Amino acid sequence: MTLLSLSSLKVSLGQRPVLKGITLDVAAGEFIGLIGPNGAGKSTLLRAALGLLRGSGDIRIAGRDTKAISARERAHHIAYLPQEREIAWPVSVETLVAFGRAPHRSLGGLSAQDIAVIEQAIQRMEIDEFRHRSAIELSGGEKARVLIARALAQDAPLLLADEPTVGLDPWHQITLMRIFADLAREGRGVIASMHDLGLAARWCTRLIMIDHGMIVADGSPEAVLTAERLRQVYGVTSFIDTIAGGMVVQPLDVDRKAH
Ligand SMILES: Nc1ncnc2c1ncn2[C@@H]1O[C@H](COP(=O)(O)OP(=O)(O)OP(=O)(O)O)[C@@H](O)[C@H]1O
Repeated sequence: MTLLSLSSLKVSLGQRPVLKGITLDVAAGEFIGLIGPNGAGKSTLLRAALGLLRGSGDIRIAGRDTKAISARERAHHIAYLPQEREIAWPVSVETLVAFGRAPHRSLGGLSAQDIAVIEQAIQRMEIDEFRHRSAIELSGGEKARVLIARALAQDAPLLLADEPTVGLDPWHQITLMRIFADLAREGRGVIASMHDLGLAARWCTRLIMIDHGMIVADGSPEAVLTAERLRQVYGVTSFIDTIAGGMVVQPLDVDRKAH
């Protein structure tokens, strides 16, 4: 099933063309790593797909034109983790995660289903031990995990996550990759913008590389992450190998001749 379909999507910010004709389909079961250099247009692509930015082209969510879908209904289809990790309200962690249920709630309190989904998100992100603390006093990585839990509590078929591993220690980075891989295996879709090519190579089922607002590669990690492409697009030399369980990719040095 196609969860999201972008066709010839173009977006300009200010006078600057940022997305220059993006076409892609996201199917249930995919864990897509959206990769590319700083300023390539990754956040813009995620925000445009959510309907937060205007542009030209076609955006379909579960086969329906986004213009015909209300914001509330869209939130039933797509959960979003923004790049900003700022938490403005001094509410408890548990309350903040419960905000993820907002699109599902009518007047009245949390349903048994709401409580079960919130609890699962809290357990999955391992934030149980600070669930009663104020969210604004947490460390950067703890805040990131709480905000991911809020997105998981939305319980949408598609999750768009903008640099979700930033600020997480190796344990929590890998745990998060496992959670996203599990969500995909459960039949959801995940698109995560990422700069850690090693994590992307190892855990994503598909990588989409963008550069200067265009898709320059789309396919399996093995197909996308070649040394030559990393040299051309990022201007780095890399170590690339395949071991049991997947690829190992480690950028080694800048290649000033390539950039
Ligand atoms: N409001 C804006 N007005 C003009 N240009 C903008 C605006 N917001 C972003 N841009 C530009 O759009 C381009 C793409 O930005 P975007 O945040 O989508 O990149 P990105 O791939 O997510 O980058 P990063 O990896 O650094 O987060 C950048 O060149 C950026 O400077």
